[in-house]
Amino acid sequence: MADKPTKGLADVVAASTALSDIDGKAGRLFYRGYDIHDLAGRTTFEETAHLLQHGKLPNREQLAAYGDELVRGRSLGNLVQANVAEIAEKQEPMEALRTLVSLASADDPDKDSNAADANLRKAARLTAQQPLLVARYHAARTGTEIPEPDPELSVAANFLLQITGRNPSPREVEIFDECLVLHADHTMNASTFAARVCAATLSDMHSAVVAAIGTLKGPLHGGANEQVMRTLESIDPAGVAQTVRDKLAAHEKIMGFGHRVYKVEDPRATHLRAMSRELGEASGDDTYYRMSKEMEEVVLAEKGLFPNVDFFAATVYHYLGIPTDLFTAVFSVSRMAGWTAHVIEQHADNRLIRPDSEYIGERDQKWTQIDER
Ligand SMILES: CC(=O)SCCNC(=O)CCNC(=O)[C@H](O)C(C)(C)COP(=O)(O)OP(=O)(O)OC[C@H]1O[C@@H](n2cnc3c(N)ncnc32)[C@H](O)[C@@H]1OP(=O)(O)O
Ligand SMILES: O=C([O-])CC(=O)C(=O)O
Repeated sequence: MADKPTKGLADVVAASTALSDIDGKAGRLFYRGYDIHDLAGRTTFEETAHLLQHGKLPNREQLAAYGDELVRGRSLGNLVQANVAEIAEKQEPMEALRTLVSLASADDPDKDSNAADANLRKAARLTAQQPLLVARYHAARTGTEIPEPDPELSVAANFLLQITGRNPSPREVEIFDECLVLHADHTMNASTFAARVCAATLSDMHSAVVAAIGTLKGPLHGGANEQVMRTLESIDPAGVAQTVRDKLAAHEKIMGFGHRVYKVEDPRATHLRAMSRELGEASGDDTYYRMSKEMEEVVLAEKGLFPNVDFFAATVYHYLGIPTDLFTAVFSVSRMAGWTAHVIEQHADNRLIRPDSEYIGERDQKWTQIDER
């Protein structure tokens, strides 16, 4: 007979990884041994994706080669182009991305191979395509043309340009780039676990990423950043504390708070809080930042919970001019670097992931004819 399960697999070690590490009690996060506080604001998203996928921070030559690979990867296949308009009409952003990445696999020259070199090429292509898919989807639903990706611009700069239709300021690009770095990987989070379960059947990288996108979408995971903004938009700025208390009294969850692993401040929230404040002040209306600060104080006092990565990311994206319903899609643009690196790692040392379950149903049932049931 199987043991009792740990609900939600809390504290269960499900895989070995050299990609990221968290100390939840100390509030520390490392990508391949580098402290997130050392990477954030100093390392670009491109360098971070290289670190995760190739195992080391790139030197100038390696970064140039990887950058070229990303630039070459910034194109969408025929199936995506032919279907994006109808998809944009009928599907919400995360549903659409799930579909579009699946369609993109059809045009990937390496789709049938899980070999290490093919996986590295697919990882770069998926990382290059994801921001383009979001922008193409957004353009299709708004009936606008997106500016062609500029090979001279970074992933962050191109994305902001394509989504907002205006040239972002250098500081906005720095801030958004840092957001991408902060969201790139996070040990055995739900979407990464989903990707690894899929990859462990020796399925392909695109299938694993589609599983991950569907998993990130939920409001208990990546979907929380959109819900944070919706909460802020629905609250009277003068009634923040009371609204939070009422929600807690009604046993409602406050989106953007709590974390399975961090029991102290999420180290990424420290950076995102500062960015939200800076952008709020620069915008001339920092109401949402101030409301967020008040929510943070009340939730900590009432429940002892800290904001997670999704909480201040919401207002940062808002101040950068990103539409609220694209927030989780933005998360996927960054986490693509981590998901693909985890698939590479899983395929490199694979065993089928197949845990056990505890049976809690009826036993010794007697079968009867259909007319007798
Ligand atoms: C990128 C990311 O995925 S970060 C997480 C994004 N998700 C969110 O922000 C959604 C809100 N947060 C949550 O739902 C949870 O904190 C999770 C899903 C992140 C972690 O969940 P778990 O580790 O399973 O904790 P669980 O949901 O069991 O909560 C434990 C207790 O804290 C409470 N709690 C946890 N988070 C919250 C919250 N945001 N608001 C109010 N209460 C909360 C629970 O109600 C529960 O209380 P109880 O013991 O009195 O029943
Ligand atoms: O790790 C988790 O459970 C959730 C997650 O993806 C993150 O915090 O970035």
